[in-house]
Amino acid sequence: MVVMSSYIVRFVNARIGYNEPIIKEITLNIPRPSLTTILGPNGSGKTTLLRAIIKYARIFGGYAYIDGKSIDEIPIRDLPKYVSYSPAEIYSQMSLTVLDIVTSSRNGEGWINKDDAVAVLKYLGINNIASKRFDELSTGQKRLVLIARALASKASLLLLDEPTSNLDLSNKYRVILTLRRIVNDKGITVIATGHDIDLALISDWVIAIRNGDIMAMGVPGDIINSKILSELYDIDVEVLEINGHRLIYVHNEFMND
Ligand SMILES: Nc1ncnc2c1ncn2[C@@H]1O[C@H](COP(=O)(O)OP(=O)(O)OP(=O)(O)O)[C@@H](O)[C@H]1O
Repeated sequence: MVVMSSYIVRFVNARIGYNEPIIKEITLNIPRPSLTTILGPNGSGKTTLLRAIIKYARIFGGYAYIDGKSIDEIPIRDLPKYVSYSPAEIYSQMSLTVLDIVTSSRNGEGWINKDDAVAVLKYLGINNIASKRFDELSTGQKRLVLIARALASKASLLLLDEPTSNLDLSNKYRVILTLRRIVNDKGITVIATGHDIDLALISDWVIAIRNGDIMAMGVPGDIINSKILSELYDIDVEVLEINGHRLIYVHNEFMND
């Protein structure tokens, strides 16, 4: 049964893991459309949470829904109709081009066709690298290609694992602003994991996860503060507000506090 909901993803008392549960009984809602960021220390369960949505991680108990439909009831072959997942890295051992990478993914009807792939590359302003070898691109270019691949699936939910990791400041902002733009333009939901407070600040919804448990969830203004970040990362973080912008400062013994 499909229950229409203003949430694209819901977990209710869900326990998630692989051979055994890693994520405790979590209950969370992800609004649609939204740019949602999942923050948390290494190993806290961010990737596992994304993998539960694509049925790669196992749900041991509780309930999980995409688009109001129980994930249990969605056969794996139908998942591309709902969701596109992009891992943190993809390693292409063959000489695949950017266009090959984008068309090597499935949408709800089959493989992504070349016209759709080219249209998305143009939309993201990277059509000039369509015939370049993927494995010869910079990390920043690779990240944009993975976003293009997800977007070309036409799914209304894109799961991006660590889309801003290992990027310089300018490339990181290019990715962050691209994600913000695609959510605004297309009315889709992007759920991104990572360690990027700047991405969280520009998001609509932030989920802070620690030791497989939800520590806090809400709009960035309620989550990106000294108390929550200090507890989340177990260090003395101060969030300063300057000209309406939040800046992160970590107290330490080598700087004059
Ligand atoms: N395929 C797997 N089988 C069993 N355990 C796994 C598997 N993948 C991850 N884990 C374990 O699940 C826990 C959570 O890992 P996960 O990758 O979800 O964390 P994360 O928050 O995404 O971490 P990071 O920020 O380092 O990427 C870790 O203890 C990890 O060792």
